Amino acid sequence: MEAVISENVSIYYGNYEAVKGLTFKLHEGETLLLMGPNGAGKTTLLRTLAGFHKEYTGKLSIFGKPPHESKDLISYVPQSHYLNERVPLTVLEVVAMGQIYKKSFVHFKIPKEILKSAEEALSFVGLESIKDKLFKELSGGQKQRVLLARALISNPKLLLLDEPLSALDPSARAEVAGILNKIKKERGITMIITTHDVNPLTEIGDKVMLLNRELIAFGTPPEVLRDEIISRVYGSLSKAVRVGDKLYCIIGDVHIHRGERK
Ligand SMILES: Nc1ncnc2c1ncn2[C@@H]1O[C@H](COP(=O)(O)OP(=O)(O)OP(=O)(O)O)[C@@H](O)[C@H]1O
Repeated sequence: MEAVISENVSIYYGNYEAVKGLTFKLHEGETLLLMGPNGAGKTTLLRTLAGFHKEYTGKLSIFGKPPHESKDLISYVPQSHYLNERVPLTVLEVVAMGQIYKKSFVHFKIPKEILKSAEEALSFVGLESIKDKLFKELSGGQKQRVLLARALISNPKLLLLDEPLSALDPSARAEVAGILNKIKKERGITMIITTHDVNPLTEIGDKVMLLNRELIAFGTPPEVLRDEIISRVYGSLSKAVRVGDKLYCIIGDVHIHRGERK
C-alpha cells in the first residue's frame, strides 16, 4: 500500500510558496531521507504531512486519507522538542505523554496501562533502566531516544522526524541511527527523516529526496547521491567519491558518507 502520495503539492505561508509542485510516492515500510539546504522547505513539508500546516494545494494522502484525518496514524518528532524542562518530568512521564496527548487526557494521573506501554517503549530504545531519572538530566542522545519512545507509544504507521541527529556528537548519532534502524526492521514503520547529514542514515534510507523548494531528485541513495545531482543544489565542488565499498558525498565542507547497500 502507498503510505504517502503527494500529487503536485504546493505549500504556502500566505503568498509565499515555500514548496512548489511536489509529486512523489512512498510505499508502506519505506524510509525516506529528506535532504536540502537551509530554507528548502523540509520542515514545512514534514509539518504539512503531519496535518499541522494546512495551506497547500494539490493532493496529499496518508494511507488513503488527507493528513488532518490521519493524525492517529502519525507521530511527529519536531526538530527542537517543546518540552518545558523546568517541569521536572521523569523519563517515564515524558514517554507516557505521547499517549496522553493523543487521548487528550487533561489531568496528570497517568493510567497504569499507559505507564506499562511507556515502559515497553523505553525498553525498545534500551532505556528502561533510567525510567525514573529526570528527563532534563539526560544526555542529548538519551533525550532523543526518549523522544523516539514517546513517538512510538501510540503505535504510529508513519513516523515523521525532523533532524533527529542534529546537535548530537558522533557516538550519540550512531546510537540514535541504530534505534531508527531497529524501528525500521522490527516495527516496519514508514519513516520520513529530514537531515542535513545523510551519512549515518543512508543504510536505512530506501529513498532519498533532494528538495530545494521544488523537487530536485527522488530515488534510491545510489540514484540520488551522485555528483551531477548534488551539485545542482550544493555547487560544482560537491562530489560523490567511492572508497572501497563506501560512497562519500562531499558537499562544500560537509562530508556525507554512505555505507554500501547490500
Ligand atoms: N511560519 C512561517 N511563516 C512564514 N514563512 C515561514 C514559516 N516557517 C518557515 N517559513 C519559510 O518557509 C521556507 C522553508 O522553511 P523550512 O523551515 O521549511 O525550511 P527547512 O528546509 O526546514 O530549513 P532548515 O534546514 O533551516 O530547518 C523558508 O523560506 C522559511 O523562511
